[in-house]
Amino acid sequence: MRSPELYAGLMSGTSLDGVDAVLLEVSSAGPRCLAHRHQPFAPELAGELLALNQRGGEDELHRAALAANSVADAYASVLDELMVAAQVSAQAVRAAGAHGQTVRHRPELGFTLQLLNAARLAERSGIAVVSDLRSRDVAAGGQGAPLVPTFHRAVFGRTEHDVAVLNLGGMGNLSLLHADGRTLGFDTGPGNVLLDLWHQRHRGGPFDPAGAWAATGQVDGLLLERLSSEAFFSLPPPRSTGRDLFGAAWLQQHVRNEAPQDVQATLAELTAWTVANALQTHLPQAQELIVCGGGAFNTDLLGRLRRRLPGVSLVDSSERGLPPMQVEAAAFAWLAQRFMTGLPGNLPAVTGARGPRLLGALHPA
Ligand SMILES: Nc1ncnc2c1ncn2[C@@H]1O[C@H](COP(=O)(O)OP(=O)(O)OP(=O)(O)O)[C@@H](O)[C@H]1O
Ligand SMILES: CC(=O)N[C@H]1[C@@H]2OC[C@@H](O2)[C@@H](O)[C@@H]1O[C@H](C)C(=O)O
Repeated sequence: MRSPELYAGLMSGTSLDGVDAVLLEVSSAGPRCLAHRHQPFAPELAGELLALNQRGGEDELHRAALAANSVADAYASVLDELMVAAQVSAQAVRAAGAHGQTVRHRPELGFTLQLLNAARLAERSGIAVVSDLRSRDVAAGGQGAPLVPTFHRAVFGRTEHDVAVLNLGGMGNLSLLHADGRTLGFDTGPGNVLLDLWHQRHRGGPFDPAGAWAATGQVDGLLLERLSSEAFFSLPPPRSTGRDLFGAAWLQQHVRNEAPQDVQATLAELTAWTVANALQTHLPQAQELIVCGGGAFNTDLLGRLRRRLPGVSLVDSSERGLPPMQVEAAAFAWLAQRFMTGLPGNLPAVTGARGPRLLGALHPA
């Protein structure tokens, strides 16, 4: 048996809620999460990252460089807290897989951009940092996303039956884990991002807790029809998306003068429809859908999904060994392990890349 190794994973996703950090033990028995910490972004940094997600701001290069420093500092801070909580020294960790903050995702133009000054993070933490984990896949003609399906296979895959895994973050993505070993996956579209934006605009606060406000509204059939006619939803995989498409401008184009709570209900229904539609098209025989990401706490959204998928049991990822907010960060620790051991991180069947590739760039400790 290979001796166990420790890796850290650092993830800040499209919802801009902050950074999740996990400490992952990787051994021949598989990956095991030893500790988890979350730190929210300071509101000024979250605001600046959101602004940098939108085109047309002033002096973007300068601001992006400073934001990349601040992201590194935020990552270093939560990493410090994680190491103290786990009582582990920097020397004991072989590497940290650090995602950075996606501010542009344009694989069709040959780039995807995650802000993170990885050199600064390595310098501050004393831990080797594997970063920029998407660019090589894009360079090889792939989408650069989603990358988590191989990790989902490692922790949630079964040989007795097919399993689907749904990440409901800012965006949504599905992994299809066939019992015969085939792994597929793609982005479904907006997860929580539009719900968050609409809630922030009308109610304040970062998100709609448990979807309670959405539950007070009525789905507007005409609005749902307009939203669901978006071409992205009928694209065949490989496909990925981000705030580049599903942001405030997209929402504004579709909403007319519906009551705010009805818009919220309709946005929740849209997310449920995209997921149910994708699952019924690509894995109609699935009986189990494991849910992770912050959307796993949105009771209203899960109810809508259940109603659209009557034969499918929805299972919180914690019932399968990994709590919803730890899955993505654990995936990036696992991707760091793949890099450090010279193994490819992407799945060409998922991203559309020309072949398997070593993903990431190394900043030694
Ligand atoms: N208690 C809750 N009730 C409702 N929604 C919640 C709750 N907790 C978290 N969320 C939702 O989950 C989101 C954060 O999820 P998560 O951290 O998984 O997304 P992310 O990793 O930033 O995005 P992505 O997976 O697209 O990169 C919040 O923005 C919010 O919409
Ligand atoms: C470009 C980018 O940051 N994409 C994210 C985003 O958040 C969810 C979805 O869109 C997914 O494609 C991806 O993240 C996960 C971790 C992935 O690569 O699998």
